[in-house]
This record gives sequence, structure tokens and C-alpha cells, in this order.
Amino acid sequence: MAHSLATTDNEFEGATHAATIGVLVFVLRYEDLCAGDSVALHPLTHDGAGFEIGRASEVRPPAMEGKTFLLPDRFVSRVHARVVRRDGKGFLEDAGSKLGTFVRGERIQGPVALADGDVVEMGQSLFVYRLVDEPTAVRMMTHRAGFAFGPTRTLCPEVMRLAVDLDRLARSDQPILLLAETGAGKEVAARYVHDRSGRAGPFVAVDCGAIPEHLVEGELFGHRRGAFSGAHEERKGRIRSAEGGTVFLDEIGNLPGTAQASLLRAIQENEVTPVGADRGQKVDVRWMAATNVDVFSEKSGFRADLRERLAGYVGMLPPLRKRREDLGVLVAHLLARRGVERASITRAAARALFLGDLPGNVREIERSLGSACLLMGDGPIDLQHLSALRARAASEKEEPASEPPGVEATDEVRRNKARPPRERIEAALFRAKGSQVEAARLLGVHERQFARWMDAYGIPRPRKGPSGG
Ligand SMILES: Nc1ncnc2c1ncn2[C@@H]1O[C@H](COP(=O)(O)OP(=O)(O)OP(=O)(O)O)[C@@H](O)[C@H]1O
Repeated sequence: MAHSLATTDNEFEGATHAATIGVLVFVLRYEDLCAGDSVALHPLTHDGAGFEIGRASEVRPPAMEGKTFLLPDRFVSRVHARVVRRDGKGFLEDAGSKLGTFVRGERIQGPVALADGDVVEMGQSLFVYRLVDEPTAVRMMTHRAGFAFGPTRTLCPEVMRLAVDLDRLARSDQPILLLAETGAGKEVAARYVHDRSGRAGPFVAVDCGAIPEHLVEGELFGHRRGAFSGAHEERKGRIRSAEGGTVFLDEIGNLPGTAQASLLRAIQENEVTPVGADRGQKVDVRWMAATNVDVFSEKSGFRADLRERLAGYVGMLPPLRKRREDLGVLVAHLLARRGVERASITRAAARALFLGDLPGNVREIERSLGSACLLMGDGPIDLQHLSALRARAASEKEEPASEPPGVEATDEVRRNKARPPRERIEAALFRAKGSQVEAARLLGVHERQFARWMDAYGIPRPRKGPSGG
């Protein structure tokens, strides 16, 4: 299989391939969030394929040299870990490093089989392991530093696939429906299509969920002068404002039923009838829509005929928690957009920010970094600078949490307050997204006891704030 990894994109089109090739992606270093130097490492194409990861002797961009991926991370040992494929599976093994190798938040002892989406930490560096099929591995190798997508790049196989599809569809007039959670980048994807569409008209985004129900039709289709009291001027409406361009109907799943019927007519006829008018007016627009509501379920109350009209192509943008390999380029991009040229983050804050569920997706990272950059001063971003995460952790604490495997309080810990191994403490902190209070609760001990253990192992303590973590 190694030999068939060609460097063209289309070689394997149409064939079906099992996702069996492991690709470890270097995502970011906590010490330099602005670097944006994420890169996909050698794919594990066949048994015996593998490489080492170690510290670069001088400061320079991370790069593969021979069979070693060299990182400018002073917390990484000269030879830190090895990745190898055996019996069709990717294994990670610590090579006797000083500070250890962590998979899913736990320090590994022997070789560990990696699973799709696994987060790996070494020193102050973060990696993500992805399992892909052969064409995708080819694509990732062709675009090791990421595939151009919107204002940044993507190293996520699913987003690369989406970007390729959108590229191909861009010049057609096929309607496109994007499904994604809030803040995942639906508008970014819609603009990506518009920018490649060759359409000279504008890109007009309408947040269908934000318009009061009684105003929706006027907002979309416009109105005639005198159509209702207060309509002193004729109004074009958003759809006609996009003439020659693209209408992007965001949060379409929240469009009220009456407006759904009018919109269906507009899409079918390419014609809109302003409120108060007796005749429709032709429009030339590209229709795009997005939703985080499952409009394919009957329960959503969304009209099936409208859905069919909009769904010329249905694209899914994965939530950020399923594409953490993109965190490096996204973070660098978001910081550059704010004019930040240097930023670092403590390990506890990085774990809290990057390894949680990220329900607000890219927007959540954007907001958190935005305020953290104003608060951090000259030091690294620390837990105390991540106010939204702290607030959420505090509210989640109210609800009973299920105990994670390997972290739960053992009787021994509870009775004797015996100091658990370092990796257990770190795993608890990881599960608790960096909150000391929550990690202590997971281990069933008082926060002060937990803090003493952290000190004993030299684990840096976040400064205290309202959530105690
Ligand atoms: N691939 C990306 N590259 C750069 N920035 C991105 C990317 N994806 C999202 N963002 C940024 O994250 C923020 C949220 O993105 P966007 O508005 O596209 O999300 P959305 O899914 O449309 O959100 P909502 O559900 O709230 O409408 C924006 O500031 C956007 O610039």
C-alpha cells in the first residue's frame, strides 16, 4: 500500500476504501499559539511504517528529518516517542522521555493502540491521530500543512472532502444546504462557495432565526410602499439585494411555517413577491442555506418540499470537537485577526480550552481567545483568563457528573489520602478541563489535599478565581 500513495488528488476517485491508514497530525505548541505550523506527519500505510518524535536542537519550524519529526519544544526529550504500525494498527510508545507521553489525558506506560480522534500530548505540544482511507491519506500528504478553506486551511479529512465538493459545485447553480452546529463555520463555508462561484453580485447572509416572525416576509421579500402601516418607503428585501450573487439563509430550520411556504415558491420560480405587491419579480440568485436543526426529521416541523429544494447538495461541517486537528491553524488565524503576534498558554488552560466539548465550536474559541488576549498581559493565557469556560464548568458542577474510567476515587485514595500516581492526577485535571476543584471532586478528596499532591509533583497550579479551578 505504501507504494500506491501517489501525490495526485484524483487517483482513487470513485473507489471505496476502508479507513485504515493512521495519520498523526501535529496541531500546536502551547508556547507559540501564533505559529500556525500544524502539519500532517507520515501516514502509517503498512506494517512497519513509523517514525520518532523528538526535540529539535535549534529553534526552527517543526519538520520531519529522515525518520524523526523534530519539534522546537524544550519540554520534549531528544527522542521522546515512537509511532509505528503493527497488525494494521497504529501504536504510540514513549521512548523513555523525561516528562512522559499522554494519550486521552493519561500518561502511557507501554505501547498504546491509537484510535481515530485520539489527542496526544508530549511536552507542550498537541497532536491528533486520525484514521483515514487511502485517497484521503493521499490528499493529506499533498496538503501536509492543510488544504485551503476559507480564510485559513484545514487538516481535517472531512472538511477537506467538503471543500473539494464545494469547489466542484461552486460554479453551478445547485442549491447547497450545510448542516453544522452553531459556530462551526457555516457562513465561512457559504462564503467559500460564493467566492468561487464567479457571481458578480453580493453575498447576502440572512439569519432566519433572528428575525421576529411577523417581520420575516418583509425582511426576505421586501415590501411595497404603504403595504402596511409604517411602510413609508418601498423596500427591496434581502433576496433581491443579493441579485446576481448568493443568498445565504442561515438557521433556516428556525424559519416560521408561513415564510417557508413563500420561500418555497421563491426558490421554485426564482421569483419573489414583495409584501403588498400583486405580481412577483424575477431574481437571479444562488440559494444556500444552513441549519443546526435536524430538518430531515419530521419532528423539526420543517417542510419536506422546501428541504428537497434546498438540498441540491447537503454538506456536513463537523463540530470542532471532532476536528481538533484544525485547532492550530484556527487559533493562529483568530489571533492574527486580532493583531496578536505572540501568545502562549499554560497546559491547564490549553486542556480546558482545546480539549473540552467545545459546544460553541470555532466561535467559542474565538470569544475565549478574544477576552484572554486582553487579560493575559505579558504572561501566558491561564485558566483565570478563560472566564466563559470557568462559568460553564461552575454550572456543570451543579449537575451530577458521571465518573470517568480510571479517574474515579478509589477507596484507598479516599480512606488513606494516599498520593495517587502523577498520571492519575493529571488525568483528573484533564477530565475536569483544568478545574482543580472539579478534579479534586473526581478523586473524592478535598481541594487542599489535591493542591498538595499537585505541588508534590510540581504540576503548575492555576491561580485562583471564582470557580476555584
Ligand atoms: N474555517 C475557518 N477559518 C477561519 N475562521 C473560521 C473558520 N470557521 C469559523 N471561523 C470563524 O468562527 C466564527 C464563527 O463562524 P461562522 O459565523 O461561519 O459560524 P456559523 O456556523 O455560521 O455560526 P452560527 O451558527 O452562529 O451562524 C467566525 O468569526 C468565523 O470567522
